[in-house]
Order: sequence, then structure tokens, then C-alpha cells
Amino acid sequence: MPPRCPTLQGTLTPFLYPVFFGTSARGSRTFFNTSKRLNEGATSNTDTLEESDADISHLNPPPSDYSRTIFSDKATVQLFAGSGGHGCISFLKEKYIPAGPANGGDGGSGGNIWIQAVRGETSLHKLSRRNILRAGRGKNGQGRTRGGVRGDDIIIQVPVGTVVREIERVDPVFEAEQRQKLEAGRAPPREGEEGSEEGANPAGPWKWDRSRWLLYPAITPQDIATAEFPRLPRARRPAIASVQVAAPVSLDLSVPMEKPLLLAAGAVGGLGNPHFVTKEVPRPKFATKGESGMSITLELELKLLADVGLVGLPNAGKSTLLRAMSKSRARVGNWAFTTLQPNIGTVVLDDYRGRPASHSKYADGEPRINYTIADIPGLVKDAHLDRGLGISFLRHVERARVLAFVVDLNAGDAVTALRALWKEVGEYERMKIQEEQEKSDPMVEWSPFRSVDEALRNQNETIVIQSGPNYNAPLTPEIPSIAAKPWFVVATKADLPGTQENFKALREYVEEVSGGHVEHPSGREKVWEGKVEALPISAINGHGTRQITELVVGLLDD
Ligand SMILES: Nc1nc2c(ncn2[C@@H]2O[C@H](COP(=O)(O)OP(=O)(O)OP(=O)(O)O)[C@@H](O)[C@H]2O)c(=O)[nH]1
Ligand SMILES: [Mg+2]
Repeated sequence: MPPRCPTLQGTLTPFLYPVFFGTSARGSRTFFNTSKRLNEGATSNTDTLEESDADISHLNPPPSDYSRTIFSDKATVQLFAGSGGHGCISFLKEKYIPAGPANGGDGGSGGNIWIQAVRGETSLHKLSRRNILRAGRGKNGQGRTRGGVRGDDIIIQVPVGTVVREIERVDPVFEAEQRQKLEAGRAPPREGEEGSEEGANPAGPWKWDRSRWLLYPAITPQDIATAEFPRLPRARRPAIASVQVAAPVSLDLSVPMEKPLLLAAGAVGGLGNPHFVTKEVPRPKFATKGESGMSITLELELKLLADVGLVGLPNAGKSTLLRAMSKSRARVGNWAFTTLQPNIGTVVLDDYRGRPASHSKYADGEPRINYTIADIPGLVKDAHLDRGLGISFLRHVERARVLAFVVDLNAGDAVTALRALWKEVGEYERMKIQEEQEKSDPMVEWSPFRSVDEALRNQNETIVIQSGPNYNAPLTPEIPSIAAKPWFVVATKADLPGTQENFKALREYVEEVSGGHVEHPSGREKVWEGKVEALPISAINGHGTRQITELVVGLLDD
């Protein structure tokens, strides 16, 4: 493993504050030497870029250079799995066989709905605009025992980092199963008492159920009245339903998926008339209709997965920093709330032009070639009381592995700003824990009486109080506390005059926090115990960004 942030003390942007680092000439040599050592002779493209002011026009861009991306991090969608096609009523008819046997095919099953987290997607805006997604309906069966064609499937592709929660589910097959169970357990009617409203005697004969049976077109109303139907087949599920995500859906899609996951299986098709051939009824003039597809309402929430999350007050210079470190074209402006939605930038460590620019490795041993930074709208004081844009955007940095607190050295006391930021982060965490607790509070399941009769007999009303979390598949991994994440402070606008004192005070404060001499700004007990760095930078000139990369790579490797 490479030494973590090897000579950070010696390389702390000496060109910004030479006073802190001895003479400027010695300081800059140290910087280049360190870079050389770190890169082991790598082509110093980045060095030259960073140290010269040649290509910094993109850091203070004209409005034409902003990219405007459509972004949405929340969506509620209603999914309809495909209904099954109807069975067919048909009879063989050939030259010398005028009235042959039944040969109607079964209906095709409805389309399934899948979900897959993929790398290319970055936002949920397509889903939030659609709202309703319907898989294809299965086609009806045909004569000559030809089955209906399956309905078209839908694959919902979402960005990596999407959390999916179920809000509502209507599953006709489940309801039919419950009804059948209920009927099976029902006490036989007492003497002199009428049967149920369906008039179904368990032993038959059964009457026509309009919603389930399909009749031969030539059948007359008299035929229907007198005809006896066989018992309705049980509600069926397709075989693929066995791999369906267990209800209620609760998924955390935090890695790209090779194969999609089945959310809702399409319903099975109806049965053709050959299924109902008996000795008494050799030519049945009925078939069953396809099952109706289930519908699920899902709430999707995107929590961006970046390695570094930038947390700062509005106008602190977060977006400029992102532009300085990556190819992001985030909007920059000298007013608060320039950024209205999160931006992600990728810092390339290895541009494949020479030897690798870092010896950093991912957990699986692969060399790290880049890392990502998330820039979010600025937090204001009392953001947790819904001031400014609120703290909802913090969920995008909540999952970042490293937090970078961006403090403007030219906007008042930097220590106060840093403490205010930590306070908002702490409030966000407190609210989140409270929300999680509410979610896992006991749920009451209540199935009411279905008829006056049941109420009089006091049957079938059940109240089940489930204890513990109601999600039986809690895929959401345990997220470590935000205060336990590695963090550092980026002090921006260090190029402006009169910022030195402010930075000095900030650095002293941060050192005291690291040494445990003052209370951690989050006010929490369990906090990250590493050494907190404060890096002075001038993002607008591209100065000091390399130190951030060195520090981040070291922290990511830990
Ligand atoms: N002098 C100087 N100005 C800077 C520096 N970094 C950013 N600025 C300026 O500060 C202003 C705000 O920069 P932004 O990057 O838009 O700030 P932000 O934190 O993203 O702001 P919001 O998105 O509104 O939260 C812009 O006018 C930048 O040009 C710096 O290092 N030095
Ligand atoms: Mg911004």
C-alpha cells in the first residue's frame, strides 16, 4: 500500500501561504519532488496543467459553458404486469369431420417487469415523467391448439445507487387465493340457511361467472341459464413467479447488475376449451379468461454513490472546485444557489499516457483509475428547518466514503462556517435515524368482516400486530454514521488577500479537533479518529487540487 498522504505537511500548497511552509522556493521544490516520488516519473501532465495558469479559463466560465442536465432523484411509478390472454374455444373441422373435438389453445402469459441497475443511467427523470408502466398483455389462444404469444416484458433501468420501496400492491391471484382459503375454511351453511351470495355449493353445480368464463359466440342466453359449468380452476401463477422479489419490495441497488431482477411476473393466460372436456361434456363451449396482472406502486430514490461528497455553504466555491478537479461543466456563479441539483465529476488518476499516476487499489486489488466527487447545492444555516434548499440533498453525500467540507476563506470566520456545516450534517443524521425508527415501528394488519353474516358470527376478523421491521428483506446495508467517515476541510479562495489569518485559525481548530482537545464539531462520541487536514486552495486558479487528490486517494485506500 502506498504511504498515506506521504508528505502532506511538506506540500501544503506553499505557493498560497509560503509563510506557513518556509521559503517559497524550497516549498515548491518539495511539491514537485513529492509528485515525482508519488508518480514514479509519470508524465507530469497534470502537474504542468495545475501549476501553470495556461488552461484555467474553464474555471471561471461564461454561461455558455454550463452544462444543464436534467436530473431527478425521486420517482413514484405504478407498474402493471401484463394480464394473461384468454383461452380459445375452437373445434376441429375438416372435410369429413364436421364437428370434431375441442382444439382451442391457451392464452399467452402477460409480460413481466424487471429492474436493473446499470452504470450508464444517472438520473430517475425518465421514470418520474412516465409514472405508469405497463407490460404487454398476453395474446389470446388460437384454434388448432395454438397458444397465445407472450406479452412484452419491460426492463426498468435505473442508476446504480437507487433505493426501491414498495408503497402498494394489488395482486389479483393473491386475492383469489385468499378467497379460496376463506371459502375452504367456511362452516357449512346451517339448516334452512341459504348458501353464500355466490350460491356455490362446494360440490357443484357451478354457474357462469362472467368475469372468469369465456363463452362460445353462438351460445344463447337460455343455454347460459341452463348450462352447468365445471368448477373454476384455481388461480395460478406462472413458474417464473418463484424468482420474483419477495413482497414488500425493498431493494438497495448499490452495484451494477449483470442480470435484471424480476419485480412482477406477468399473469398466466386462460385455459382453452380442451381442458374442460369430460365424458358428459365432450365439446365444451367455454374457456377461461386470462388472469389479471398485478400492479405494484414503487417509490424510487436515487442516492448518488460518489467517493467524495462536497459539503459547503452556498457560494463557497464547490462547483468551481469540481470543475478544477474533473471535466465537469457544473454551473458556477457569484451568487448563492447556483447549483440546484447534484453534479458528479470523475477525477481521472490514470490517463493511460504513461505509468499509472497512483498506486492506489480498489478493495478487490484492481488498480484505482479514478474517483468520483459529488457536488450538491449549498447548505444554509438551519437547513434542517427547511431553510434554503433544505438538507434533502445531503442524502447524496451520505453514502460518500469521504466528506470534504468546503469553506470560503473570504466569507467570515472559517471555523464558524465549518461548525455550522457539521451541525446541519448532524441534524440530517438525527432526522434520518428517526425516520428509520418510524419505518420499523410495529405494523397492524387488519382484515375486516366481509359480510353482515360474518360480523354476527364474529368470524374472520383478524388483527395481527407484527413486531420488528416489517421489511422481511432488508437489503439496505448498515450505513455507518456520517461522523465516523473520514473527512477533511478544503479552504477555498485562498488567493484572495487577507485570508491567511482565517486559514491559520481554521488549521489550529482542525488540529485541536484531531488531537481531541476540543469537542468534535458533530457533537458525537463515535467519530473518525484519523488526522483531519485543512487544505488551502485556489480553485479558480487550479492551485492545490493535486493535494486534495493525494489526500483523497490515501483516505480511500485506508
Ligand atoms: N477568488 C476566488 N474565487 C472563487 C474561487 N472558487 C470559486 N470562486 C468564485 O466563487 C463564486 C461561487 O463559486 P461556485 O463554485 O458557484 O460556488 P458554489 O459553492 O458551487 O455555490 P452554490 O452552488 O451556490 O452553493 C464564483 O464566482 C467563483 O468564481 C477561488 O478559489 N478563488
Ligand atoms: Mg455550486
